[in-house]
Amino acid sequence: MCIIPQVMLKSSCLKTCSRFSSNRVLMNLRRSHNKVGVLGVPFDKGQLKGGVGSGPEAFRKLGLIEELRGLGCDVKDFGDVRYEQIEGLTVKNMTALGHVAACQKEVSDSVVRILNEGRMCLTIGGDHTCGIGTIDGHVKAKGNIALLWVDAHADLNTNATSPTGNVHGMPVALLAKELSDYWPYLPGMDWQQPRLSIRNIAYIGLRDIDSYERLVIDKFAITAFGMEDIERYGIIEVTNMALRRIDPNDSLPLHVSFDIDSLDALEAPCTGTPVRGGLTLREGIQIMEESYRTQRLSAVDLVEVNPRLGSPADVRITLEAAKHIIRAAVGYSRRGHSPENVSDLPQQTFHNISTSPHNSK
Ligand SMILES: NC(=[NH2+])NCCC[C@H](N)C(=O)O
Ligand SMILES: [Mn+2]
Ligand SMILES: [Mn+2]
Repeated sequence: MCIIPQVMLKSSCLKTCSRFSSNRVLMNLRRSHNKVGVLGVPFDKGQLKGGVGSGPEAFRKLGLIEELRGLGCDVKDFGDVRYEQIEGLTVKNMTALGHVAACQKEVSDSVVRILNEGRMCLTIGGDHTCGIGTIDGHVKAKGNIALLWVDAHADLNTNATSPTGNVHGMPVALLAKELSDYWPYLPGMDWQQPRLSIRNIAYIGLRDIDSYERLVIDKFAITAFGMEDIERYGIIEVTNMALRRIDPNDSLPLHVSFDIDSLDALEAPCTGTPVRGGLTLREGIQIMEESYRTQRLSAVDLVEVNPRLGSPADVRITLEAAKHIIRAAVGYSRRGHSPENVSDLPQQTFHNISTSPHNSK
């Protein structure tokens, strides 16, 4: 983004007080008026470490909802998903299927409800198993969608290829149409049909991929940008290449499923499967800013924050990092935003500052 031409353009349209130098510029972007529905998914059964289920609570305590309102969003809090485990569901090398099936069905139904109210759906995890429900709901509500999966991991295992049996490493394989033949019958999961085509899915941030996941990425030519691609092209170019690949006509609702472990473990230490050498917070924010810029960002997941891992300082760093990502997802600009209504400003101080129509969005 080049700032200079805008500054020049704006300075000529602003009337300034005498103290202000002639090129003093007030940022003039309008605050976002996004309608957002927030859904908590305190789900931790997709992996083995306790604590990731208290993610939603930690974000609420941090004041996330108030923060989003403060940014000008019309926020409706849909609370945390509840479910009752289905007893007796077992599939080989797939942990806690009775929890996954019951919870993700509720997640999917809630996402449909939120999107049908005309709100962007912000889902706070929970582990990345949540992506099964959020993306299923998104497709059910909107038809075909484009999916950016921002993650250190591909989460593309089936129960046959998974080295762990943990379902948080499987959601993309459950969602992709082309991979449906690689699954056995999954009891309790009849509500979930693989509806997403691989050509509408792209990864950003990969750096810890299991061997069978690599095989599938290559075999199906899945759009996958690893850290080396970000080093080579830069994050803005990578994000836009990904968006062009998954939605060449700029027409599909966009879903960004953001695993906090996509960020470097120094930027977001409190997560169950941290991997060094990852995205900076700035790069994470840029992915969201580019996604928001499409004007089609319709659902965002923020998952895998585990507030019970690490020191209190680590927890704070991780939650704050996630909060910056979320702010970008609802349209917060690091350039700042001018006040809602200039006529409400103290008259003597600001009486002759007018907003310019050139930079409102
Ligand atoms: N959402 C995550 N953090 N996934 C990590 C997955 C790790 C590993 N690939 C597995 O399948 O178990
Ligand atoms: Mn993940
Ligand atoms: Mn991950």
